[in-house]
Amino acid sequence: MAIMATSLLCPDMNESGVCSGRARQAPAHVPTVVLLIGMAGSGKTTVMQRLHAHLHPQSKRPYIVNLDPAVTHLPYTPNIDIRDTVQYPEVMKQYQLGPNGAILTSLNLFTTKFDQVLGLLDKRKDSVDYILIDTPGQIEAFTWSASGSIITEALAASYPTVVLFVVDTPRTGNPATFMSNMLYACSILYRTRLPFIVLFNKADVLDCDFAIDWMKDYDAFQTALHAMTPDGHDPPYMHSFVQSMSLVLDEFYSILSPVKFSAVTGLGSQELLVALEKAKVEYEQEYKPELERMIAERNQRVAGEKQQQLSKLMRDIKLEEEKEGKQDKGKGKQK
Ligand SMILES: Nc1nc2c(ncn2[C@@H]2O[C@H](COP(=O)(O)OP(=O)(O)OP(=O)(O)O)[C@@H](O)[C@H]2O)c(=O)[nH]1
Repeated sequence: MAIMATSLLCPDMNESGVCSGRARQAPAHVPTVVLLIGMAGSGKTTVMQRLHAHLHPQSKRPYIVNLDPAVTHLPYTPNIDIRDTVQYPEVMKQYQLGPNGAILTSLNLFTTKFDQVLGLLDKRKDSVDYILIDTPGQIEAFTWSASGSIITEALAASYPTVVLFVVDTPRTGNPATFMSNMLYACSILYRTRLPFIVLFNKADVLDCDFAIDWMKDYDAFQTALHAMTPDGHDPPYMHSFVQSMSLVLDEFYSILSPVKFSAVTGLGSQELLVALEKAKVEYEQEYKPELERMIAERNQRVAGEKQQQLSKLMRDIKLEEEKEGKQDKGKGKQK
């Protein structure tokens, strides 16, 4: 009976109950990539510092990548830093760009070398548990740029990847601001389709229970919204617009994991690690199979296109040969 029970875990078990082959090997160690995304000043860098400090005593090893070329001071030492490769002030000068354009161009330049970053991560993947990626404060430079997509997709194709969307809780107390923040989160989720955690940061300044309540209870949000904009004070289209938006977002909230956090006090650090583990499982069960299906579909399409091109080439060669044969016959008759 004991052997029967274990054989479920070990499909390669022999008659003497000895487990052989691939099932005996421990599952490969794979670090989780955490992409920290959030509005300027939401606390990404401080969250990174807190996570770093929280992981070390638990013997969980982080590996930090800084993708913000414009940051002047970091309270930690990143393992990979975009600033070592691209000089942001030089990019501004050389390409005559403003601050945002220079961030985008720096990111584009860095992306051309991202295969080297992947190479470094590959070398370190067995000895780290989390790969933490800090992104530029100008959120759109990462979330709406081609380089941001390339970096995200390259990471998500190799590692379980999670988006950690950092929200400045004290600045989201107004229902309209809250909804704008959530719409932004929704657009990032739509683009990346990755497991998504909403981190309500700065909970030491303002408790985020109200926001979690708005996410869980449609009526609570409507009441807050109504209290802020009593009927008759808004243009007529506004009420129905906000109503439809809240309905759309209501569906979206069900797939989000909110975490109450303070990068300053450390509140919610353990809850964040639990949420990250859950997101990793979600990646393995939902994102990865979908990714593999897409890759298989693309390979099939490419193979089909190659076959079509080959058939066309063979047809052309045959036609050419037939044409040459006819010309030879014609010449023979003339003689
Ligand atoms: N009270 C409080 N302040 C915080 C917390 N997290 C960050 N801050 C403060 O918020 C400010 C911005 O924090 P940063 O970590 O620089 O924010 P960021 O998102 O990296 O900023 P950018 O790089 O400009 O996008 C700093 O003054 C931090 O000290 C928090 O949990 N509580």
